[in-house]
Amino acid sequence: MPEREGEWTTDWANTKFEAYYRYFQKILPEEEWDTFMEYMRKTLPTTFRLPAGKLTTPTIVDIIATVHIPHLSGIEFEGENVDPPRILPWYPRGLGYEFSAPKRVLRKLPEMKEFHQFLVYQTEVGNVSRQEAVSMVPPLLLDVQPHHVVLDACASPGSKTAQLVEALHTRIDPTSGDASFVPFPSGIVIANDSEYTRAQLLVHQSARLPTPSLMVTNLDASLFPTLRTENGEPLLFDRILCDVPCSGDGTLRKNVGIWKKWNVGDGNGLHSLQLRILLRAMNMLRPGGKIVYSTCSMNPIENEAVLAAALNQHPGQYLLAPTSHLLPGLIRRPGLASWKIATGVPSKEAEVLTDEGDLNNHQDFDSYEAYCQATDGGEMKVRFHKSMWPPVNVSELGLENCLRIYPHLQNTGGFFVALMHKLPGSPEATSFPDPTTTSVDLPGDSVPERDDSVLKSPTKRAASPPSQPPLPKKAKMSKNWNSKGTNAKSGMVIGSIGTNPGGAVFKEAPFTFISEADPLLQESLRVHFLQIAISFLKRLHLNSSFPSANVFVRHPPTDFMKTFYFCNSLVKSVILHNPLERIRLVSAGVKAFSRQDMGPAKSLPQLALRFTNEGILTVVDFVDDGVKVHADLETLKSLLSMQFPLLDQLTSGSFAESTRSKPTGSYIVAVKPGKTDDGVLRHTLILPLWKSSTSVSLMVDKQGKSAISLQVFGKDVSVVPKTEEPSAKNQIGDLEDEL
Ligand SMILES: C[S@@+](CC[C@H](N)C(=O)[O-])C[C@H]1O[C@@H](n2cnc3c(N)ncnc32)[C@H](O)[C@@H]1O
Repeated sequence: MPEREGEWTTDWANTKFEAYYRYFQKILPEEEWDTFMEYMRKTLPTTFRLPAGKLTTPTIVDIIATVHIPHLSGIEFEGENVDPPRILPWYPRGLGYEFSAPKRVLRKLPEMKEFHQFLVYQTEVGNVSRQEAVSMVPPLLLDVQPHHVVLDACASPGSKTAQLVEALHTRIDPTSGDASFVPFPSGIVIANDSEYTRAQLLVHQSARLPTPSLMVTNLDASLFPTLRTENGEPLLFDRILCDVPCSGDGTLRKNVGIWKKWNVGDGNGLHSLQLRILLRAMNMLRPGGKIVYSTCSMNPIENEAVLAAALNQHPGQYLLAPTSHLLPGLIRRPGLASWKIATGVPSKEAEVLTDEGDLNNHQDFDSYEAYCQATDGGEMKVRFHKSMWPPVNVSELGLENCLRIYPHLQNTGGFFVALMHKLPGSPEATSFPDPTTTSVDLPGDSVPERDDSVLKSPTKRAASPPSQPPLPKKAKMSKNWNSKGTNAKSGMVIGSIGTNPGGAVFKEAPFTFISEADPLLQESLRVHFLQIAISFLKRLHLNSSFPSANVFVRHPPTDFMKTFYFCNSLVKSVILHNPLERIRLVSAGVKAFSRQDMGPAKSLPQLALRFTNEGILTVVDFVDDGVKVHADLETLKSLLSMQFPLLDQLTSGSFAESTRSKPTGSYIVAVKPGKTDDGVLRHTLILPLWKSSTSVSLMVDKQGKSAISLQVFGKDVSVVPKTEEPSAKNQIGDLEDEL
């Protein structure tokens, strides 16, 4: 693959691509084509965004505006001006940025290095998210609010999931428009991906967005089961994002390898799956709800054709919402009102086709019926769907409301986005079959082109039960559990090991709630360990409003319990009312508490729980005042720069005095905004602290400490344990690679 940076090479060309989009589909006015292609071959700027509701955001905005932008302004590299980061004009609240300094500048300019180090650490702790500009658009159009039930149907690697989760944690004041942080939203985001390893990636990413409202599932979105809650009620979604798998030619500026591989068949082959994912989403949406359908492809067969077919499946129930008033400043083009199908059938004049680039010699069938007639009995017939052709009512569907974003419009990647509203009064999801128990037919027609197990003919699917994706052999399971789902130590059978309808074994550790009301407490072993867990929780001094029944462990309670998770009530309800092997739940909630060993022996009385940095904002409002201590900026600096400072070393302010008399255990330290000679803190910091008899320690990892240091003191004052140093360096290397 050619280096992304530098002169364009002949590898960054594809005659089929140009012929298809320029002459066959005519996606752009002819006079724009050369500029479009010029941008397709340019290096993509780096873009990043900040979460609207997060407490750190005003601080980060301020530091970028007052430190980094002035620092990076007016500098030259090899005789050329280097542009400082600039605000994306269309991103709400000015929280999106782009900068386009090439890699070699980044490596050599010290000012750039500093800025990157700042970004790397803030990214690591979730204060900043690097994401392609156009990829930020779909979640913004969904307008997620804290009480919404949200499905991200094809979620991995999770950049849009992060936006959805952030929106769930953000309240916008309707009068002032101010954004504030919601620590414990009542809504949920279900992030789903059909590939097991990619679902695991979502779990990994979720550490950056700790939330009690997230569930990660590993399902084929086109067969997503109807989820149940209390009393067997189906869970209806308020918002669904279908960022479907696609041919990806909108990402050619980044994924230059696609130049060589691109061909017409890619988009045609994905159309059927894309349509089935969208249709399933439409059936799970609450009337009045919204779906965003998006792809990073410019191909109308993957975009307008999918939407047209889906809308015609539900006449009068959905509309493509006008979006021109949304995200002002974002330059976009309307959806296409017509498109053609490259069937690969040669015209009479051409007789044979030698190159897909020669699309003018394809016979142009203006309907599926005409195509079938001409190819009657031929092999080709099975490769295309009626749903690929523009329907007769194409002009009535509002396709002009779709957004087409092309690279040359504002120096981005290419993207397609459509916002669908389900009209109030439309039938509810309960009126539609659950695809995991009933076969669901596609509109029309015949067998799709790709040899893919999820793409089966309607008749075939009716005959065989729908299947979910297989798991890799090494699916995660606690080592105490054997393949029959029985705990080798306790002999208990757990519920979340099972076989899905397609035959793939789903092996995930179960979710066991630490609740005195749990009927499973009848089992004596559980009683013992659950009671220990409950007594651990009591020692944390959580007040009576804390929903302790929502704390769970990822295995039956034993003396090996290490991590305690916490979720909101809706997540809990979904976990309790759906067989886990059916919903293929990989992860849920936030790691709220961790075990802290207080003595050398593994004896239970020596164990305690501590607050985790990930979960602290979720639980802080439920904690008694006795567990909270206050520190000033000097003390914060000492806590960051020493690993286990003795209380006697922390002489600034009243921190040591107020902490000394407290028993050994887990505390929460609040650092109020303030200013010293070398630091300024613009917002209150809430951090977990462990206190032993004579010393204290911030329970924050190296990345977290570095991120706080750079925010408050402008430099990294944190201790660097030898083993961790390379990891921070590697991350800077990773960022350089991305640029
Ligand atoms: C375009 S990517 C999604 C990108 C993601 N939304 C983001 O912004 O980071 C499409 C994803 O869909 C997943 N996928 C493919 N087929 C699927 C299916 N039938 N059901 C659910 N996910 C699927 C792929 O594994 C891939 O991760």
